[in-house]
Amino acid sequence: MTFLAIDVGNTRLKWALYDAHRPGAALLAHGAEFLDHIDRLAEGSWAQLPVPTKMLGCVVAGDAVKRRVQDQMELWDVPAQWVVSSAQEAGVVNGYDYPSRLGSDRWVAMIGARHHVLAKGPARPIVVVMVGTAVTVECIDTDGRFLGGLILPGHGIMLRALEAGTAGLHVPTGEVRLFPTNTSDALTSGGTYAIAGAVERMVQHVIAHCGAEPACVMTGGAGWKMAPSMTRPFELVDNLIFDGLLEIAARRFG
Ligand SMILES: Nc1ncnc2c1ncn2[C@@H]1O[C@H](COP(=O)(O)OP(=O)(O)OP(=O)(O)O)[C@@H](O)[C@H]1O
Ligand SMILES: CC(C)(CO)[C@@H](O)C(=O)NCCC(=O)O
Ligand SMILES: [K+]
Repeated sequence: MTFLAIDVGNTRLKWALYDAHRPGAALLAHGAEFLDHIDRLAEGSWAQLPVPTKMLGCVVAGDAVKRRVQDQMELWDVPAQWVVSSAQEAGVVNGYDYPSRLGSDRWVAMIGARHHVLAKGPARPIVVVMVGTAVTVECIDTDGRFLGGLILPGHGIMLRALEAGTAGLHVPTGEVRLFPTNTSDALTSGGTYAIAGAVERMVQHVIAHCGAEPACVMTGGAGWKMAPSMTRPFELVDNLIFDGLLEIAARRFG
C-alpha cells in the first residue's frame, strides 16, 4: 500500500510517497519541481518510483496545471483525486463565506495543523502560518472551526513589487536588521517584519476572541527564514499539507 501526496503550489509542485495512507506513515521518497518543469516528472523523478496505490493532492495552480500533472500520472494506474475545500472535513469546520473558494492548500494545511496539535495535547486555538509564494495566516478555534485568515504577498513578491513599482530600487538580498542602514537590509527587513507583524496581529485577535493562547505553527519552504523574526514561539512543521493529505486519505480510503 503506497500513497502519493501532491501539493501543486503557485510556483512549485511538491510530492511525497508514503508506505501507507495514514498519519505517521513512513516517507519513501519526495521531491519538488517548478511548475515549468512538471512535464518531465514521468520520465524523471517518478520513473523509478514504487507504484503508488492511492493518490491525493491539492492544487491552487489552476485546471491547466492540474491536467499536466494528471498526464504525468498516466505512468501508473492510480486515479488522481484532488481535495476541494468543503464545509467540513477531518474534524475541521470551514467558516469561509463560500467554503469551496478557500484555497485547498490552506484547507489541507489547517487539517494537518489541527491534528498535529491534538496529537500533542488538549484542543486549543491555532494560528497556522504558511510561508511560500504567498503567505497565509489562519485561525482555528478550540472546537476546530476555521474562523478566518489573512493572505499576504510572500517575501519574494513584496520585493519584486517594490523593484517594479519604484524608480530607483534594486533588490540584492540583505539581512534582517532591527535598524537597517542600507537599502538591501531595509528591503529584506521590511518584508520580513511585514509578515511577522501581520502574524502578531492575528495572534492578538485570536487571544482576544478565544480567550486562550493559541498554538502557533508555521510551515512552507521559507518558514525557517521567518522563524527567528517572529514575536512569539512558533513550531516549525516540515509540511503541514502532506500531514493534512495523510489525515484526509486515512478517512477517505479507510
Ligand atoms: N527571507 C525570507 N523570508 C520570508 N520569505 C522568504 C524569504 N526568502 C524567500 N521567501 C519566500 O519563500 C518562497 C519560497 O518558499 P516555498 O519554497 O515554500 O515556495 P514555493 O514552493 O515556491 O511556493 P508554492 O508552494 O506557492 O509553490 C519565495 O517565493 C519567497 O516569497
Ligand atoms: C492564497 C493562496 C494563493 C495561497 O497559496 C491560495 O490558497 C489561493 O489561491 N486561494 C484562493 C483564495 C482564497 O483562499 O480565498
Ligand atoms: K502554496
